Amino acid sequence: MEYTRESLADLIVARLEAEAKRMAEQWHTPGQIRSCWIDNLLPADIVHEINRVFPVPDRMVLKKSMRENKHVAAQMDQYHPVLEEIVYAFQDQRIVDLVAKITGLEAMEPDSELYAGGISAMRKGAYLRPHLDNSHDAKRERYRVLNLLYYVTPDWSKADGGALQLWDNGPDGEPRTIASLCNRLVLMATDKTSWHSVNEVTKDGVRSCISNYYFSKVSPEEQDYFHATSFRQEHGEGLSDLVMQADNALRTAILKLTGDKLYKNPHVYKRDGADEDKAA
Ligand SMILES: O=C(O)CCC(=O)C(=O)O
Ligand SMILES: [Fe+2]
Repeated sequence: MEYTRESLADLIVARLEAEAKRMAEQWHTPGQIRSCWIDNLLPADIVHEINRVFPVPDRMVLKKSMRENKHVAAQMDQYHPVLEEIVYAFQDQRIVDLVAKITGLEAMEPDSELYAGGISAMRKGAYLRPHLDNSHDAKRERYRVLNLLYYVTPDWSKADGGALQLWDNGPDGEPRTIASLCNRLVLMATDKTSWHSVNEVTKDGVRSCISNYYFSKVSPEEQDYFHATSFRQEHGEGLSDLVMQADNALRTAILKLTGDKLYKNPHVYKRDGADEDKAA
């Protein structure tokens, strides 16, 4: 059976419509990083097919430092077509509209160039330290306001690690843990206080995720702001936390001064024959 982005979006729309009210309530829970999730997003046979064709991590790009250890890919024409279809299904205008209704976020636009989205794989030992996502798109015209994270590894449980952690009281506080259960879609706000991480994968398996990001010209906060992706150590522990804070400040300062002239994010979907500068 061939799945297209439209047919996948049809199914997702139906599920979101059925749970929109509950999700909106969950999203607006006071005192928390705004977030909500929905389980059993797609029929089981489809999510299993997505998992079956998911590339092994070695066919993806390894990002490894004290900040993170994970494999990512945005060049979606390198992989099984259903993966490109599911990534772009989440960019269907009907889904953007439903997500806007659930979250109240205004003027959202999906990230068709996959500036930061695509697919990710985390195997045993992989992690993502607490961070704030980069505040803007490459041209610094729009805020990054929302992450849509869809997990597709069967039989994954909280005990396997690789859970999304939301640090409602900042990286010095205690995190709220959302297990990356198979067929779960998490929506989370990205703004200047939405610290999040992925705890270490402890299972001998691969935690696979389909990621999308929405941008908006409208600031999700009262004021305007700008920051590069900023990392911290859990609970602000150790020398590495100080190193990360200095590194965050430096990268934010450089980005503010130079925009994307000095450093261009290589993690984008490059189209055939596209002029990279124009596409960026
Ligand atoms: O994989 C996840 O659950 C979170 C990924 C993340 O933080 C991000 O892509 O910004
Ligand atoms: Fe993130």
